[in-house]
Amino acid sequence: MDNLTLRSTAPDAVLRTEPLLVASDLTKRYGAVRALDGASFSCMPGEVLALVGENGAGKSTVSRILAGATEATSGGITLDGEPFDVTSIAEARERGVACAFQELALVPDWTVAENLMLPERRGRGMFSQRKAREQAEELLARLDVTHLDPSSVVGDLRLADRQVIEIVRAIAADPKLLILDEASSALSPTGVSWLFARIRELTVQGVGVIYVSHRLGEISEIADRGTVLRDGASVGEFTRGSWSEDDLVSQMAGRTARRHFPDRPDAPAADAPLALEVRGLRSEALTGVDLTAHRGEIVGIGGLQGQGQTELLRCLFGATPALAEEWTIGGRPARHLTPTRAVRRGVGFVPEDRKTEGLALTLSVGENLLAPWLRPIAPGGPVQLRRERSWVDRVLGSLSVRTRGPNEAVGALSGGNQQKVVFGRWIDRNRSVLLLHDPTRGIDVRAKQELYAAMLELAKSGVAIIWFSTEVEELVHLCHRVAVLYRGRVARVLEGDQITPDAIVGAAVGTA
Ligand SMILES: Nc1ncnc2c1ncn2[C@@H]1O[C@H](COP(=O)(O)OP(=O)(O)OP(=O)(O)O)[C@@H](O)[C@H]1O
Repeated sequence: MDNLTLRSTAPDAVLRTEPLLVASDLTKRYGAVRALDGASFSCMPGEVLALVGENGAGKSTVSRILAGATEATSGGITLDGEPFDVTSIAEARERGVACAFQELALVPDWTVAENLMLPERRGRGMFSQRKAREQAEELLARLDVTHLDPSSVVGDLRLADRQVIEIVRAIAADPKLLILDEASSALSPTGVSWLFARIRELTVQGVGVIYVSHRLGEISEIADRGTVLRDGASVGEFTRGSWSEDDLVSQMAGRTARRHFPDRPDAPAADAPLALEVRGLRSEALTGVDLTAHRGEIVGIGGLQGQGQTELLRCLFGATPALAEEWTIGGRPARHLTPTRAVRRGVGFVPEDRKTEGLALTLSVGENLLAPWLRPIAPGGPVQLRRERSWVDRVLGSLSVRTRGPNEAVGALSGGNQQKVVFGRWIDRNRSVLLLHDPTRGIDVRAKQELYAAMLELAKSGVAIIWFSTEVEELVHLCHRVAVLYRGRVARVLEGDQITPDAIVGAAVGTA
């Protein structure tokens, strides 16, 4: 790479002469796909190096190579000056590299303790549940995770908590180099503060951190330096305080591009009919939610983590059982709601976790887009896919999904592009209500704007959008109303100019 620079820009306190990691001209091919095409970067001990780039730029491929999950096709890596060409995750850990993966590598049926002790378990004789529990308890306390029980089954945890476990597991390996691949994508601001405190503890001990994220605010706060990847190649570098968001976004896109929120959409007509109304909605986590959404209205769900946001969206889609005093969709009672019935009644849903709930990873992009619309029996996927080809192409185009085409397995797409597929299935599908759980999770800065535009377009066409975002700014800029949840009920409803970050946070902690 002509723009490879190995200058050290780490803070003085941790400045050493020798880089911890040097990656030179890495390439990775998957058949005809060039996932990496000349990626070069270095990381000093005690340094936080950000890797940024658009969806599909190659960031996760870099992470997977360094973590030993896959091998580079060509190129060189050294760790502490020694060649680093590991062939397994276990070997990478032995050499001092651990990764919290974007697509979590936890076993859902196992407890927190079992998952945390999993890497220790291999080839080391009998496994003691009691010991694992004790060790997990100790580890969680040491890393200041006070809200998780080691005996909880991981599959029952919220995505944010599963991400915390994935991070804890990587830190527990005591690495020299820690890779955090979109590890914060489901974390709330409190979760991110927790993560940054852990990163700072590690870097003062000389641990190098590679931080992959689309949240540029986080990068500005935590990264000492960064490398920009575009189409698998490193195309630029930046150092703390020396970059602007617009420059970075342009570098990632390879052309002038800006990050900005659209203007808040005009409020729907005063006589717009109710798309959804619920009174006294109760479930395990909800203690009596009242909520309405009119056709064309964008209603945000605010609140701190764990106040019932996830469950509310799931209940409204019939994915989690709930009871209500009154519940209508399009003015008609919503009885015995199941996801299939909800789809039939004009409701669409983007769930929290695309990997476990949203996608069939071995099926094609086209089949995944058409999943809610495929009939269980004949005519079958391929036939319908041919018939719906123009809709599929339109959706892929409007969201700029980076794919080789509708027949590619969705599992071969980068994380952000998979997320776009989950969203895309509801475009132009005659929905009356769309329920979106953090729809921009893992989506790059430019693609977020395409998604915002798609949401506004849907609202303009009369769809009521009810959604939750871990990024408060998104709710501030894109909602007509925000219902802030606190302890399983709506604590406050903010409208129009009342919707500010302070008002949302104030209501979220129960003070406003
Ligand atoms: N197993 C695979 N088979 C085929 N292509 C793949 C595979 N894994 C990744 N790719 C391709 O490699 C490219 C880089 O993907 P990668 O996941 O590294 O991107 P990324 O920068 O992490 O994106 P995101 O921000 O969306 O997570 C993409 O075009 C992707 O489709």
